[in-house]
Amino acid sequence: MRHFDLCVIGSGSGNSIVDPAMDDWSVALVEGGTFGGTCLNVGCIPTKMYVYPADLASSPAQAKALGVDLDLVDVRWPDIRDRIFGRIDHISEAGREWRASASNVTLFEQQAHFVGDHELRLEARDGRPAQTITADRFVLAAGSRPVIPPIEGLDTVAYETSSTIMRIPAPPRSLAVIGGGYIGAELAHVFASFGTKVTIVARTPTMLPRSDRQVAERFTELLGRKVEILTTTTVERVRTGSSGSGVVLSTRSATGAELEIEADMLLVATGRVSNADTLALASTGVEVDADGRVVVDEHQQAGAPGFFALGDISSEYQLKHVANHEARVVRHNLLHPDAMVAADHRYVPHAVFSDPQVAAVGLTEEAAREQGLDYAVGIRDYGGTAYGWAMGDEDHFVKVIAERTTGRLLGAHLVGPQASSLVQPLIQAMSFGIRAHDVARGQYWIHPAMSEVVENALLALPAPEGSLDV
Ligand SMILES: Cc1cc2nc3c(=O)[nH]c(=O)nc-3n(C[C@H](O)[C@H](O)[C@H](O)COP(=O)(O)OP(=O)(O)OC[C@H]3O[C@@H](n4cnc5c(N)ncnc54)[C@H](O)[C@@H]3O)c2cc1C
Ligand SMILES: NC(=O)c1ccc[n+]([C@@H]2O[C@H](COP(=O)([O-])OP(=O)(O)OC[C@H]3O[C@@H](n4cnc5c(N)ncnc54)[C@H](O)[C@@H]3O)[C@@H](O)[C@H]2O)c1
Repeated sequence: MRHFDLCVIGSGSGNSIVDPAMDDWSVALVEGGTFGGTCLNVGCIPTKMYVYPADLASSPAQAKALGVDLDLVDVRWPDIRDRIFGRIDHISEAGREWRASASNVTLFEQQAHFVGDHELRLEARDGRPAQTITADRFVLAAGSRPVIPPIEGLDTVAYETSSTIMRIPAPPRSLAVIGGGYIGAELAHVFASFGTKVTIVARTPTMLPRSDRQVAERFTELLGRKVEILTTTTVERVRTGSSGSGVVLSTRSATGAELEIEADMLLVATGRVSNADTLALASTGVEVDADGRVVVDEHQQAGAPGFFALGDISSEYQLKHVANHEARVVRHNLLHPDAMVAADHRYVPHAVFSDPQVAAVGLTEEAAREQGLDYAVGIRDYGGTAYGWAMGDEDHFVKVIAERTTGRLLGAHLVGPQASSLVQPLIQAMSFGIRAHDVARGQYWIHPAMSEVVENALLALPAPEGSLDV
């Protein structure tokens, strides 16, 4: 049985654990799927590479209002798809070859599960024999997978998930989406912009239900201009269309109204679940919580000696920047067991790359209220700034929430163009403890840049007593 100093399971964020400082360690890297994991192959990167052309394809409607008449002549899906995967597949393969060529790293391209305390069984695959390896330390970085909800008939129809839909041969004429979360929001924008008739069925009163309510409501209204969105509606049954292809969704709204939705294609986007269950962790002493996630402490240690976990397998956030941060923490703690550092999950931001974009960090107004905080809100429209006038913007806003007495920023919520970038100074301010008034007044804001909407939202908060308006 081969023994290693370190075994990393999962080549997504787990791949970055392997460090030149470990050159004298023997390392096993185990990957049961495509090298590089979710973000690279089926997640953040290909979705955003679709979103950018989708933004371009949507631009004629915006341009028209400004006096510029553009025609969308064609969307060449095969060219878009092949540009994306021509790049990504090459990066995945090059990364795989580079990692496999390291003299101290053995890459096992096999599915794995534990059969003992520090014993990992690698399943036979494509001529690779089954074998068992042991290691002193394990990093569990096996990520998550799409949840397939127990909807009647779903197992009898053809459906796509985010793992498959980006490689289809051609966009469908119509697409039904179950789920009003991040994936539903982003891929609905992509397909609708490319000419597909999209219908989203969301069981919640708005899309993006974990967002600040004002943002979620505005987002639902705006995306609803190009996509049909059925909110507070559940899918009760699914069946194949009468012609033998496509799907029919039987839905019921909160008021009891029943509606059948027919579409050429179905996308299931109802969340992702940790892959911890695939690792049979019972024999290791690693604990798994009620949601199926590996339980970790502040050092990303997973309970049993020598075990660490990072990313979607253990994180409630399921975001790549969180997985990357945790990977850096785990790498440090493996190398410095006597001087471990804690992961910082205080101000985890997120962005949704849809139409419009949404970005946020910190508390929603609802959470601030529930926590009984004495807070103030500053909201400003993009349309109230010079750049907003240039864009003719009437729809989007920035909302900041601060503790009334101290000016400490509690949260920021943006819905509109470039929200994913505009939010960054607010993340920075919260992370470094800079008060709202100081962020606004303590630096120049370029005029007349779009970022002035952030400055204006901060200035809409009450100024702390004694502060100078300069
Ligand atoms: C469509 C989509 C879009 C997204 N967009 C964004 C975004 O814009 N921004 C953002 O921050 N996040 C985004 N995410 C989330 C982000 O992709 C994940 O949070 C991140 O990739 C998780 O990284 P990870 O290293 O934890 O897991 P992964 O990258 O999933 O790596 C886990 C690896 O482990 C392997 N594995 C699993 N089980 C086993 C086993 N038993 N044996 C061997 N190998 C195994 C898997 O094959 C996989 O390669 C998106 C996700 C999706 C699905
Ligand atoms: N831009 C980004 O950062 C980005 C983009 C895509 C995905 N992601 C990550 O991937 C994760 C998964 O994305 P997602 O959109 O699948 O999940 P999600 O959790 O964002 O949304 C899932 C939605 O499906 C709904 N749902 C759950 N079960 C349902 C059922 N049985 N019937 C109808 N609706 C149901 C939920 O109410 C929720 O609104 C996200 O949570 C996020 O962490 C991030």
